[in-house]
Amino acid sequence: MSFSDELRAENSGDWNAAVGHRFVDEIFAGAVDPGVMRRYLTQDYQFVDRFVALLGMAIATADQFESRIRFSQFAAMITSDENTYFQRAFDALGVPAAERVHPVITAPTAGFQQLMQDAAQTNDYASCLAVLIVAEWLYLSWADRPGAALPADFVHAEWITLHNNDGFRSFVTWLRGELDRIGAASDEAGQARAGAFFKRAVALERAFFDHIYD
Ligand SMILES: Cc1ncc(CN)c(N)n1
Repeated sequence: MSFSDELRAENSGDWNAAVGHRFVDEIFAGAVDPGVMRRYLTQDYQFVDRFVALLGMAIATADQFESRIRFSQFAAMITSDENTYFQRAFDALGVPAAERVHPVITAPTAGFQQLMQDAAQTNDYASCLAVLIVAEWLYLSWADRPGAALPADFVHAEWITLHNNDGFRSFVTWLRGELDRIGAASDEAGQARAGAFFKRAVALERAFFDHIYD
C-alpha cells in the first residue's frame, strides 16, 4: 500500500464521515440552506487565506523546481478562479464586507489556522504536504461523483466543479505521488510526523462540516 493510501486507511473513520457528510448530499441536491452556506463560505474564506500561505511554504521547502512549479500554478488558480467564486457567492448571499474579511472565527477554523501555521513552522516539506493533501484529496473524494447532475444555483454548482475538474483531479494525483515519493525517502520519525499532521487535518475536515450545522 502506498504511504498516502496507508494514511487515508488509518483515518478512515473521520475521512468517510467527511466525504459522506450531509453537506455533500445537500450541495449536490442544491439544497444547502442559505444560512448554512453563508456560514460555511465565510469561515472557509479564512481557511483559504492560511492555505495559500501554507502553499507558499510548500514552494519554499520542496526539494525540486518541478514541484515548486506545480504548487505555484495551483496557488494561481486558488487566488484567481476560486477567489472570484467567493466574491460572487458572497454577493449572491448578501454577505457584508466586514463578514467577508473579519468574521468571528469558529473553533474548527481556528484549529485549521493553527494546524497550517504549525505545519509551515516545521520547515519540513513532508509535513506541509500532509496538510495540503488532505484538504485537496478529501475534497476531490466528495466532489467526484461521475454522472451526477449539477444543481442550478452557481453557489452550489461551482463549489462542486472547483473540486472535481480535470485540472484539480490531476493536481491531487500528483500530490499523492509527491507524498508517496517524499514518504519513501523519509525515516520513521519523519513519516510519523507527517502522519500526525495528516490525522489532525482529517479530524478538522470532519469538524468543519459538522459545525456549520450547529
Ligand atoms: C475546510 C476546507 N478543506 C478543503 C478545502 C479545499 N480546498 C476547502 N476549501 N476548505
